[in-house]
Amino acid sequence: MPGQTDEPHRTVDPYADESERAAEAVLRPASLAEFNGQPRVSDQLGLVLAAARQRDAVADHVLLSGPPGLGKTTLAMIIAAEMSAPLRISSGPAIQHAGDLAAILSGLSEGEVLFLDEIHRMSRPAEELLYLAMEDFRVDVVVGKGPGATAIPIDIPRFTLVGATTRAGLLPGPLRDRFGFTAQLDFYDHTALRDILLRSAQTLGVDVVPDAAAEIARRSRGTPRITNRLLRRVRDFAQVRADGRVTLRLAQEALELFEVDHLGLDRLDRGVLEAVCRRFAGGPVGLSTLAISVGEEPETVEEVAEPFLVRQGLLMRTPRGRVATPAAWSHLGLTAPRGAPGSGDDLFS
Ligand SMILES: Nc1ncnc2c1ncn2[C@@H]1O[C@H](COP(=O)(O)OP(=O)(O)OP(=O)(O)O)[C@@H](O)[C@H]1O
Ligand SMILES: [Mg+2]
Repeated sequence: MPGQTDEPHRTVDPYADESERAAEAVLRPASLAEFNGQPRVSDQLGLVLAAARQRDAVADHVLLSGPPGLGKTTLAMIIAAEMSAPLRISSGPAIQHAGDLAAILSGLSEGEVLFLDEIHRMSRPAEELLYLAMEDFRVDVVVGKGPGATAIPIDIPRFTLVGATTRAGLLPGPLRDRFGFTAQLDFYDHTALRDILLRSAQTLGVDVVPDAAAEIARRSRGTPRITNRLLRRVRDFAQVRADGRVTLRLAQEALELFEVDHLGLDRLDRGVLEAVCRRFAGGPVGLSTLAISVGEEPETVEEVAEPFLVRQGLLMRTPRGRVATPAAWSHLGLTAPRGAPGSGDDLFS
């Protein structure tokens, strides 16, 4: 998966490595009231949890889905905090055997929140055990092997499962259906990211003027993780090259140094766009040709650079190849040649 390989870490990588996760922990909002953005999810989740609290019941199982860095782990922790419940954390890949999961489930206390990260990566037998546990608060422990094996049902405490996934589409229907509430996280707007940044700056004791906060937010690709990372880089710059105060000018200089442009594109993204426009006259150009011309693997271009370029409306994937949009030409400060895709006298006009 991009970002989880040995490749150099990009400043705009949506994934975090271990050391960054430690830095992130400090910046996690602890309650729904402090959780910025995602108003729909916040409202709905707040209601579900408040209702459970009023009934003195254990909250329904919650599925959190969405791209990396948008707040799934943060929300899982908030759910436990809002329910004043203990939190147990595990993940799909950590659960190899159904027995591993049975041990976790039977060790839970009443009302505990079990957070299963990357739930789409759980093994099939564990998944089946989970169905029963979610629905009937029961696990079947199989004793013996072969034809003589018997399943002994064991009651487990009522608990709230919070599952997180970046790939909701990979979850089997029966598992998805057993969640009482699904929160689909979307990319954040600039205003929410600015507020997140200002809150993080306060936590870290960094003085950021509002204009600078807005500028960093705009370059964060809709992702709070990237906002917080850019803030750390800008803070470094302010500390070493100035008096620590983050002004608009300083934020711009810092982000220029780290090669994050005003739309949040980095060198790789720009390299891809420039190749399509300059070398292939706006396209269409095939993925492998494009990859060779920017000196990257096709997978890197396809999985790391393209999703954001497509989402920004800068690049199109067509059956005949990659095509630059009018926005791409203008973002690069170039004029599309006559007849090129995006020049105004073709399919875009
Ligand atoms: N709504 C928010 N308000 C404030 N900070 C946020 C918000 N959402 C995320 N963050 C911050 O962004 C960082 C990443 O969030 P988090 O770890 O929850 O993402 P994730 O969705 O679990 O990512 P992954 O899929 O990689 O596990 C954390 O530092 C977190 O505090
Ligand atoms: Mg997470």
